[in-house]
Amino acid sequence: MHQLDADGTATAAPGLALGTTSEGTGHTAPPRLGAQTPGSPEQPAPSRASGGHTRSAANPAPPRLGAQTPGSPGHPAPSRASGGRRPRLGGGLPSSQGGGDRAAAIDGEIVAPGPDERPQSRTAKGKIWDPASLGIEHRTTAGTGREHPGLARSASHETASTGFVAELLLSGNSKSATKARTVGVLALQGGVREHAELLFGLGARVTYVRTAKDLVGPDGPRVDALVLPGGESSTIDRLLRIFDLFEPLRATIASGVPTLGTCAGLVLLAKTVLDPAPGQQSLGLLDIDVRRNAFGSQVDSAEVDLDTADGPATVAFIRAPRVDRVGPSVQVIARRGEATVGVRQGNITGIAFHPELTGTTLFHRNLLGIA
Ligand SMILES: NC(=O)CC[C@H](N)C(=O)O
Repeated sequence: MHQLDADGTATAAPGLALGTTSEGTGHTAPPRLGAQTPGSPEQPAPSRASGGHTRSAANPAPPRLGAQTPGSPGHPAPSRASGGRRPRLGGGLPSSQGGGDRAAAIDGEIVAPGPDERPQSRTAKGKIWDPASLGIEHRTTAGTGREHPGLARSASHETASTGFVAELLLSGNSKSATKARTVGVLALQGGVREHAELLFGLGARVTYVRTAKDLVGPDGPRVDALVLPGGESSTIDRLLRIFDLFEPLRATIASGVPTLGTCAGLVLLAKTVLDPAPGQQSLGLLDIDVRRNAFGSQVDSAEVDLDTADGPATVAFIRAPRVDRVGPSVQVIARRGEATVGVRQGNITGIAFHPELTGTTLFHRNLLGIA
């Protein structure tokens, strides 16, 4: 079981995973906040980053690993939030990635999954994989008759975030890593849990970053790597400043801590946001200009196969940004059609899409140095 320290730190017993929803576990809710041509000539296009294939009726998707059957023994029925109509696809980790031999604690309850099961909660609130935290809606792709994998109806587009100081340590699968790396997942708003679970499956330790104290200790950074998740970049930006985390986060990434930003995380990392929300700031660490929501609104969400510089990847685009300018030291690692959707500059990788929602581990493995 897990223990709560005096300062509210929750520490998992070895081999056990502590899970929370992105909304936190009984903690005080935060204030609600209101919410060019890619590949310039001087930027060599990556040899393997090309195109992007969206699911269509003519090209139906193959069966996905990790697909779950709702209501089957050991698998939870879909939450009411997902409409209860379909298996949730794409969120699962193959058991070879470590999903099968761990236990999970949700809201203080430990549940030991079976060999091919993902950790899960007996509580409605505590399901681990919760796309609702991203404001992701459940829908059917127009014309294809195929529902978007991993997309679930959400009543709220702004869930998540807690104002409490806490550290959640997930002790990774020791089989899959010789020395567990500690990855800080920025946990102010958005799809936090999905990254945590993927990283856990890869053998990483995961710490949720909500304050500067979570990020930096007296001896420097407390994390070996960072993930800035998707969500709503303007909201995350405001929360970063409200919680005095903006500058510490910027300094930590600037110091060279390997960082992966997905979707809103990419927007946060950008030097310039071409269409910011009123007052929106960014960390300015990636020499790129981004345009938010460049692929349309929520209803235009799509699962796409990309051939990236890091390898083939099936990913989800959800209100995704596009990179409209890359600086001279920025490598393009992924394109969707003509649009630049993945970049790398030194230790910083920014991707416009969500690999964590489709169980694609490529970019997280790269972050951990095990790709
Ligand atoms: N899925 C996402 O992270 C969406 C990002 C959102 N469009 C933003 O500007 O932050």
